[in-house]
Amino acid sequence: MIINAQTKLDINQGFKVEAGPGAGKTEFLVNHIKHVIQISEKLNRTRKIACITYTNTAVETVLKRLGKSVSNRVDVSTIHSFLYKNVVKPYCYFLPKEYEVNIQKFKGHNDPIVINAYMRKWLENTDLKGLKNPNTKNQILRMPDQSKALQNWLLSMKTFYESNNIEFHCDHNKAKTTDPNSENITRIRNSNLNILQEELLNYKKIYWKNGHIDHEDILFFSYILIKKYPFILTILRAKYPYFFIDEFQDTSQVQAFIIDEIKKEKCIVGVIGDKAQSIYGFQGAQVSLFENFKVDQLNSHTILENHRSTYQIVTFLNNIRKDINQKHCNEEENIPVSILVGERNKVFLEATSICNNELITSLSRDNIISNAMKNSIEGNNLDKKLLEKFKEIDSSKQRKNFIFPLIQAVELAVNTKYKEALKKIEWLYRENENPKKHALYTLSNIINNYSQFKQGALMDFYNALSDVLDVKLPGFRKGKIKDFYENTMYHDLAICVNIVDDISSHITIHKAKGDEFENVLIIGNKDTVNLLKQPDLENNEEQRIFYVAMSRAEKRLFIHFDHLSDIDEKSIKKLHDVDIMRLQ
Ligand SMILES: Nc1ncnc2c1ncn2[C@@H]1O[C@H](COP(=O)(O)OP(=O)(O)OP(=O)(O)O)[C@@H](O)[C@H]1O
Repeated sequence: MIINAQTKLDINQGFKVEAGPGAGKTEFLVNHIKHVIQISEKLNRTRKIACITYTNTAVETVLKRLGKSVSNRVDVSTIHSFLYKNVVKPYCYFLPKEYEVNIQKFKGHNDPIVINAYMRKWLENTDLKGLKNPNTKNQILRMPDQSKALQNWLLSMKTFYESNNIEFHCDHNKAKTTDPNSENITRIRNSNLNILQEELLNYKKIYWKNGHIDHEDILFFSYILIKKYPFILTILRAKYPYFFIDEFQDTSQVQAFIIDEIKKEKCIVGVIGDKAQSIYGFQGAQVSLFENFKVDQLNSHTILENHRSTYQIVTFLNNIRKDINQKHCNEEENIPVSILVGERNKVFLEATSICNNELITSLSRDNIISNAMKNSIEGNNLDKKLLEKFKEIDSSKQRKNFIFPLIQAVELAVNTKYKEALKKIEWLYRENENPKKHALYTLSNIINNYSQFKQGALMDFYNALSDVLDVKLPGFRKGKIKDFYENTMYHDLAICVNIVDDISSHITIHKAKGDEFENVLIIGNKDTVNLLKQPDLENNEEQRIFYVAMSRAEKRLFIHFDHLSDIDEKSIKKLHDVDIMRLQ
């Protein structure tokens, strides 16, 4: 059935809602929860709705949208926090003795870590005669590169569930390290890793004995406890008559097993997801689990709307995707999607200029690129020099001390960071009687005049300030300071301020999941080119990652390539109506 975020579903039925990006899945979830709270007779002070989201940020978003008045009727949490609170913590006394868990030291769960001393202890105390050159036990213990490669492998550890059996597995591709000086790569052989894999439970026990529990351990222990003590499920169902799970496409096998068990009796389970946005394969997520989640035909729904992006972005996304054809709902001005080819810094500055100095969020495939992006933009000499020149040229300390924070405040405010913006101005008025009131008055007046100075010179900004500030800033005589104010564009200085203040954000695509940004610059690679030429979202996770990235854009979408061959350009143009610009 085709629905939208406002559709009121039968609260006594489980459901599966599938929808593309920006469809309002979170909106639907929040509305459905409110609807259940309003009319359900199954809820009371102790019986609540369980709402499972994928990240802590998503937890906050849902809680915020639900509002304070109803949030005490719902437990919104990640699957790990939910299982910790409801399964592992209350029943840890039932964990089999063989796991050697030190329950007295049990204090929550953390990100996985590798403690070198524990790793060495494990190697030393385990019979690993089968390990062969070049990775014998002694070699790993003695050679720092081998130890590092093993640490990287251990850090990739995940629970692995198959045919009613749960184990820990590590990713063999991660068992390597690169020497930063020589670029030499040290790896541990797969045959040796297979031997080490057999001993992982003993490795884990060292951590458990010392009270170190990570997120994967929570899944492992939950599985063990639920399997051995099914009464835990009965208690869970009694406590949570409704169970709603967002982003179900990124569910792992163990999570799906637990949800399936809960669903078997008297519990209403609803799942929401988008298989084209499944991007956590490396963490064990399997898109097939969403596809195989069975509900009656009548309870299977699709949302076809896209409330986030402009017509042109939605059309662009529709050309990539075969299973759902989204309808755009955002009536904002339409701006073509642009492909910018050239050196990254230049592309970023060009995109910033096209956006009239609005915030651009760059999205990169991995941390190395997003950090490089950050460093190269922040380290861009031209920009920094302009800022330094401003500080050096303006000999009036008072004027300088006002102009710079006020540009910061304006840029923060236009990027909707009002609280931070007000803080900057409050500092300027710290000696006054009511700094907050002064700051609010000043900021709202400057923003009212934004259109007058945003395309003008720094002098226009100065003039706009003179009308609204509670203090009188020094004026100008003829000379280099006045020339600088007249010949420097507000917009150029504001870019530097943004960059120095890190308002501009450069993040990885995985970090951006579930979020949205007005202007997006994708740092593309060959997978991005392939996605644009021959989309295959169903079978290619790398392509899905870039699809997620592109679908974060509300107003403007830019895609950057270092190079783009003429043949690729032709193929892309065949499928998409995009502007392609090559920067010299
Ligand atoms: N019915 C609606 N009317 C107007 N705006 C809406 C509606 N539903 C959602 N929105 C807005 O559209 C944007 C996208 O909504 P939401 O984040 O819920 O989508 P989503 O399906 O969870 O997206 P994604 O899967 O891409 O993260 C948000 O800014 C939200 O406020």
